[in-house]
Amino acid sequence: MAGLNGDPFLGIDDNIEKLQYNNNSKEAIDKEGLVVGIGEDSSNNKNNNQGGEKDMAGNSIHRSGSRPQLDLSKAEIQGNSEERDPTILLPNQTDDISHLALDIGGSLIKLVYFSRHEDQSVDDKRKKIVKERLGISNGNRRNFPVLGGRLHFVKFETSKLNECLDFISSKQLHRGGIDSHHWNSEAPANENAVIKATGGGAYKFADLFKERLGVSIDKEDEMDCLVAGANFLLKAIRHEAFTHMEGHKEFVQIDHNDLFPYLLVNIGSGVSIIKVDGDGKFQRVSGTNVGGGTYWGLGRLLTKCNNFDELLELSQRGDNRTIDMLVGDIYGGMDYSKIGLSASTIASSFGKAISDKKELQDYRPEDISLSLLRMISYNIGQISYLNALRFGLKRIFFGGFFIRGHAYTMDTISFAVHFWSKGEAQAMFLRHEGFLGAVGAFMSYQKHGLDDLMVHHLVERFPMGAPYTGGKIHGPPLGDLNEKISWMEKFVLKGTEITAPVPMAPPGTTGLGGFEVPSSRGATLRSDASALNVGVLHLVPTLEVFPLLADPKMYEPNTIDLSDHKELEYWFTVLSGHLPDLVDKAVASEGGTDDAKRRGDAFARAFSAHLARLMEEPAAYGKLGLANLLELREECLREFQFLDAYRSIKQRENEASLAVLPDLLLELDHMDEETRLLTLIEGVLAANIFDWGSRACVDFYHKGTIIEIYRMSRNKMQRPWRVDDFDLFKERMLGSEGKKPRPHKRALLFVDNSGADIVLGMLPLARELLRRGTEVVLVANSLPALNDVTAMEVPDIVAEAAKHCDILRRAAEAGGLLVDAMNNNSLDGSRGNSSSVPLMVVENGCGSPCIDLRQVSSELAAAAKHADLVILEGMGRALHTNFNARFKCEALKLAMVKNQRLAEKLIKGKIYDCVCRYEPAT
Ligand SMILES: CC(C)(COP(=O)(O)O)[C@@H](O)C(=O)NCCC(=O)O
Ligand SMILES: [Mn+2]
Repeated sequence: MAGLNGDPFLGIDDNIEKLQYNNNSKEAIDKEGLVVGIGEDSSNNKNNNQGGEKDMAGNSIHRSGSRPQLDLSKAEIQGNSEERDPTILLPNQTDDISHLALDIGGSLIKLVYFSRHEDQSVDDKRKKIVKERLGISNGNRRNFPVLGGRLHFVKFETSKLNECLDFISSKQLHRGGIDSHHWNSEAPANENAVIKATGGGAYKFADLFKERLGVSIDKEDEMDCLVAGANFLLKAIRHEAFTHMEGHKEFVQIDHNDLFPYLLVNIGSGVSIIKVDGDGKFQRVSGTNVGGGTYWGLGRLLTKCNNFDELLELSQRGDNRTIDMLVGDIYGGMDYSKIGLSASTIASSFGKAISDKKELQDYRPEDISLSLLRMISYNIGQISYLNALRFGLKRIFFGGFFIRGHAYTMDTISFAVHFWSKGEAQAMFLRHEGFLGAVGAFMSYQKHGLDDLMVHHLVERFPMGAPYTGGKIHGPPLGDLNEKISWMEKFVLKGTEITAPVPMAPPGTTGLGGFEVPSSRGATLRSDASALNVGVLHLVPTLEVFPLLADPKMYEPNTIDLSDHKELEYWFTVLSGHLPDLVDKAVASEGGTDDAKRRGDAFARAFSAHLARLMEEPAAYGKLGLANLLELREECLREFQFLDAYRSIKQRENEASLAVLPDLLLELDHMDEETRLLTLIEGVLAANIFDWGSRACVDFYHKGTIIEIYRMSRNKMQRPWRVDDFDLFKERMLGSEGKKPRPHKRALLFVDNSGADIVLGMLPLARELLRRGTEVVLVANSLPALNDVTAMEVPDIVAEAAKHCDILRRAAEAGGLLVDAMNNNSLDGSRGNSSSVPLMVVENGCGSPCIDLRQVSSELAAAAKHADLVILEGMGRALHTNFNARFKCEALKLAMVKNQRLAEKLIKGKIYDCVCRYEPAT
């Protein structure tokens, strides 16, 4: 069996027919998916997070509960099953226990509500042993009553209060706030139900709430809430604050220790100006009665517009010079240069209307709206600056729903602050601008632990429909898939006005003179446009910052920054190109049923809508990098309940690769140490070609078998690789001039793809480390992403591999991986040898092909504590993210570059070039 002619893999040709990748096998996969779909209990099929699935060996396996999904087990139809939309009872669904807080303003009602997940993580035997080994005790975790839940943000026009009440009632949001001081979600709604609310409407509509919903309103002070909300958002959300100058949006990293003092300007119907000195420490120093209500009220009278957004939309097409009196109008077209005023400066808002012999109907509503908007925005900017000056403050944060993410409004305010402060003060805006008060009211529920949450505990997601409310599109959909799909269908009917909703003022709208006319993008503006900038906040208190990052503050996961429009366009095209194929796979993975097709369609539309939206405004969801786009795609699949689109492909590739593993191990064992190390690294790089996320690779799979592709890939492994630090790594591992270096104590191996990648690449490398006395922790995804292997799948792969290898078996036993197999699979019939160093598996806390090391699982953070070597493998984890990351310990980054453009950009190379980057500890 040993390799001939130096080809260590010649012996594995026998398996070729088992491993065929061609159109027939694709069909087989599809068919297999269909059989799985019909054969499986629907609860298993749909609900991958619960226990009860069977692995390839028929063992019962448990899924990680890090981000639970819908639990359909024991679902039954309530009442008449013939009904068109019968109610389905989900007895095991513990999701969506809700708590609600409101800010009822003069124009808008803002809702913040919380839906809770029970902690469903399965404490199986393996996990327990790993925890023991890693020294994780549950006692270390802080007790968060708000555990694993989500914060949703919704708004209604105050004039549509009834819609808002319907919404609350339909989602039973009032049932959670039983007791204003405690979270008590178990108790049924009762007479004493209370919800927290702020704003004038909390007083005005209290009786209506009691009458319609049976709840009392617990009124919270408006200023307290605004400040508490702003402080929370500024501390807890990474990309909350941004500047907006001349059409350019830039996120500002706020240092938590350097947040105070600042000036908070909340522009609602009126304007409050607050000096904030700390948590709960503030003073309302000024305000103005000329605010959002003024714009809307005057605007409605003057233009006959029906709503605020329509008025704003009009301004997009306006030219205020027809109404405003400019310096040039007074000075015969000349500048008044002596005092620094250009001819185009507004001398008097609406001033031209005095002298013109025109009536209201002679002015275009567009021009009126723009003139009004500029008048009010400049005025607010100026008053804010004067107050900042009064207290020596440099930072002014503007909030309130007057702004609505409207580029031109922000530019105008920024211009005023910049102009009057001569660049000394900075206007900043908040992504959750309208929700400060509501968030603050929410924070006033005691003991929910929210104030203890840190940036790394929050993950923001942008599910379809999240912020939409009112009218026919009534949302946001919670966990109900059907509701989501029908929402999506309505969404599509609405067409492009929804898919690209936010107006973008092109650069130069205000300019230094501040008087250019905004260019019209009216067609893309819709009523609640700005709300799309806000997603759903997932609260995951178990996430931690990866402790081995050399400088977490400087760490930026993304290598590719998509604020470069060319780059964004390229990846937009690539990901759009992948869609049809991905939908096919996803639908097949769910049995190809009509339901799956409908979901597939909804997924494709939803993801395309996100892409279109981000093309329009790349910073809409916060700072955008390639990793965010790739994760968005996975999240979007999960939203439409495609929990593992590549399931059968992964299984097939695992089986095929496991079949040839014994031969590979045998051949490796016949090599000397140095050849073996090189062969192992080559093996990892070569096997990384099995990547279903790369167009080029997928095209390959139709042309050959796994082994042919693997062999081809191996043959390309001619050193030097494009990035080649192998000699350095070898020296660290084997020493030089006869000196044997000490082995690593513990290595974290971030594994990537299923099949050959893990089985023929990373596992043999892990085995080598184990053989040298290094503890090995395989770090795998918590949730599926493309064909990446998950932490839940790895133990079974290891168990299979261990059947043929003593080193792996003993280490896996020591690491608690062979819980089921422990008694049967021993090669020599003996029990596990506890003297072996352990092989362990931990989940990384994410479900993406990339990894953001600012937010990893607590398991991984614990495992990292004693690690002195990190190996990152694959394009997603080692190139798209973390290529530039620096670690406190040694790091090895291994990947094959399977994209031509990335190869050119990153390593000045070409597609299929390899990266082996070794970095000593910093
Ligand atoms: C999604 C991926 C990062 C996965 O690569 P991996 O981490 O598995 O090596 C990669 O396949 C990728 O960047 N694909 C998109 C580009 C393309 O089709 O070439
Ligand atoms: Mn991958």
